[in-house]
Amino acid sequence: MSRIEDYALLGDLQSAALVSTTGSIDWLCLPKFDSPACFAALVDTPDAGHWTIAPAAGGVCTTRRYLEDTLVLETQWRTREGTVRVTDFMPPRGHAPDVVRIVEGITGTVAMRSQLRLRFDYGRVLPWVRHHGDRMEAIAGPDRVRLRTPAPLQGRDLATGSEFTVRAGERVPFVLTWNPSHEPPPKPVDAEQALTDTVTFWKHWAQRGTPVHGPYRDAITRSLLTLKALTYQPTGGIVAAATTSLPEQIGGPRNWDYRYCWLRDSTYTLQALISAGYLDEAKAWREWLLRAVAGDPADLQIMYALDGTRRLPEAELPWLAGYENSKPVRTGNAASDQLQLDVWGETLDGLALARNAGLADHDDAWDLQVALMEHLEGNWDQPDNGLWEMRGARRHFTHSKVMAWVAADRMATAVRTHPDLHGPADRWQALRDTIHADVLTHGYDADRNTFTQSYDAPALDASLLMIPRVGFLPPTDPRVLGTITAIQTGLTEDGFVKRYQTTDSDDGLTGGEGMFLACSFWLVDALHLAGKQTQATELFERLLTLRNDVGLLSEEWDPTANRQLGNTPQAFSHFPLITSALQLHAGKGHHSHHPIHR
Ligand SMILES: OC[C@H]1O[C@H](O[C@H]2O[C@H](CO)[C@@H](O)[C@H](O)[C@H]2O)[C@H](O)[C@@H](O)[C@@H]1O
Repeated sequence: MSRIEDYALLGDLQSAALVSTTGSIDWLCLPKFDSPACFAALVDTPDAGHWTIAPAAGGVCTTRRYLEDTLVLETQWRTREGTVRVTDFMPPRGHAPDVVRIVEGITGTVAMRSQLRLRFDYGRVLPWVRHHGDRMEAIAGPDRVRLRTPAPLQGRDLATGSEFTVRAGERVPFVLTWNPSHEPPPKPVDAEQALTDTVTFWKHWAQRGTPVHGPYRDAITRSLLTLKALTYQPTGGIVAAATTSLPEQIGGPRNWDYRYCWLRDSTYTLQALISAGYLDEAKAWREWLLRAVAGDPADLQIMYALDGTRRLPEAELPWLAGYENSKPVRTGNAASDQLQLDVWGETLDGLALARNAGLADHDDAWDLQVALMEHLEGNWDQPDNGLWEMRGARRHFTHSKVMAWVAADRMATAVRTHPDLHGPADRWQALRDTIHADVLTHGYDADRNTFTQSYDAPALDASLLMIPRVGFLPPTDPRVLGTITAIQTGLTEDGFVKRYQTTDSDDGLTGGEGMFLACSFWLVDALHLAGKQTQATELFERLLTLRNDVGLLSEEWDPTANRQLGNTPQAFSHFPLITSALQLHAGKGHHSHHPIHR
């Protein structure tokens, strides 16, 4: 079974595929990120659907890389017969989604094998398959998939196989295309033209941002490309990750569906994209937000589907064994119904950042901000589920209150500094001061000199590392420094940071979890802001080593088994990589509502 870090990402800005180091596409949902998977081997066995192209002898590739600043993946095997390369990509979506794989002989003559096993609806539906010459067609229910290739195709063992040889200089294309089964099949793309267009698309996109220099250039660029690939172009929504149910502990039950748009994850993604000069994406996200949250601000959800759909019922898929037997595999996400008060603060912080980056507020955007703030004024003092979406009893999470302070602060400041933005600035400023005092009274433990996870309780929480970044207290305030030390002592393993101790925080779940990579980057930022550059740089550079061979990070890290855990690639890991790197490179920290100036 492949490890999580064995996967590389392909994407067409509407969905994504994961390709292993053995040349197998083990995850693909069509036509959208959150559609049922037609390859679900990732969370089961190959019987749940996959598409492998590799030397007939099989095995792990010798080398693998993305072609420069693109999402075009080159996987190469050196065999006893010669060297062969498979180039995989999904052309940015035209009429229909395609996966293109081009097999290229580099030296010698290599025997190759393709095995395509399509199983619609997350491995459950075996399609009708027909072969006609150079084409295979699979149909079931709403789905039709066609495969075209000059290589010979045969049906065998409820799959489509192809055995062929490739000589040095030869190129053998395979094009897989999905379309709704009730519509006529689309015109197939030309593999070579699609390759040229896809390379051009991604290179142009990478060049569009503010040029990145310095030692972290490649890491930043790869993370930016990954965030872009997690963006659903038709609406501007950004998914948290490309997968569902990759476990936070191998064999454990903490397996969640991340193929939705969290307001929190998206506003952080925005910080990274804006700081890197991608204002169009920020604009598109703001329009997505306005549409998604339109209506009564009391009904604001913490996450939505790609098109803004609100109901995301959580369900288990009992026919799937789970990644390395980590059950259950879930779709939907019950956290969508939770109260997470931090989201108001993150959203208003993100919109303040967009304003400070030069995206003027139009009337609808400002009206939304006022409505959100007014709702928060009446609700900030309620217990909630917190940013970690805890499934235990609601509590007064310190981070949620800090983010309520952020909301009031950004809104009062906006009215005071922009003559065309109107609102009760004095009232919001007074609320800001009330919340500040409340947090210092109930969320700070003077005996231990640390902020705590929730009011008047001892547990620690890594979200408190955000306190200096949002400007709640100066980065060298003794209470901030004390919190950093407490977290380094009580919440780290091998220097990496946990969100919280599952043993002392009632999160309503069984089992444990790994080191949360975003929190580890937040420690980098807190150290850097506090003037501890050497420690910050050392930790950041260790975090870079956790990326896989093609620069990707999942959500968490297991420091004992030295392997990635959780959904992948995870925006929540890639955006803090970018913001930490930009701050280290700039040699100064920044507040979350201002772009990082370089
Ligand atoms: O820890 C239990 C919760 O885990 C998931 O939430 C995490 O992922 C979200 C998306 O990246 C992120 O916004 C949140 O802060 C994380 O805690 C899961 O989505 C929840 O359903 C689950 O309760």
